[in-house]
Amino acid sequence: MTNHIALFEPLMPSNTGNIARTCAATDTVLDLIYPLGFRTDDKSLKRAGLDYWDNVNIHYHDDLDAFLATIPDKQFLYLITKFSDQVYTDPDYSDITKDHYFLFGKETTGLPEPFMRANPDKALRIPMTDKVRALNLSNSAAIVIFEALRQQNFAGLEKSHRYPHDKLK
Ligand SMILES: C[S@@+](CC[C@H](N)C(=O)[O-])C[C@H]1O[C@@H](n2cnc3c(N)ncnc32)[C@H](O)[C@@H]1O
Repeated sequence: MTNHIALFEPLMPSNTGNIARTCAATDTVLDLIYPLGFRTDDKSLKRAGLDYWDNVNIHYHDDLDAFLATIPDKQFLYLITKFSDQVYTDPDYSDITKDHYFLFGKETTGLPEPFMRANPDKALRIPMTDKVRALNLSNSAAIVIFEALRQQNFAGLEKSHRYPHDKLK
């Protein structure tokens, strides 16, 4: 089983760097769909991802169709968008024999409207008030991937760890 965070045409290096760090922490594959709004040697991207960029399994895709063609079973594709009436905690992500793909939109315009209209059943919203236009992209990715991981009983992750200078043990 692999979880994937897919970013459609991400613009801001700091968001992608933060998400890369989350991917490294959770053994999640990062799918980046071109065009990107930054170069992958961008300093702010590396800074946000700190030293973790090289520990992330990153797949690059020429466009949305090329990314979609890599998904073996579209049942496990989820479009993360505020426009849905379904909530991101509703689906069952617990089948750890399957790959789960969480697709996020670009910071300015989200996911392409025709693509969303063709796939309303796959769309999921993170509940929020109407005081903001949207959540930050990297926060959205962290919220959704940790719900999937929670349902998967954090498979493959350390629920505890011994540190040389432990502040609790
Ligand atoms: C800054 S938002 C883009 C907002 C954009 N105006 C739009 O039409 O979606 C970037 C991405 O974060 C995710 N996102 C932000 N807030 C969300 C929410 N409340 N529910 C689901 N996804 C959200 C979506 O994937 C979105 O495409």
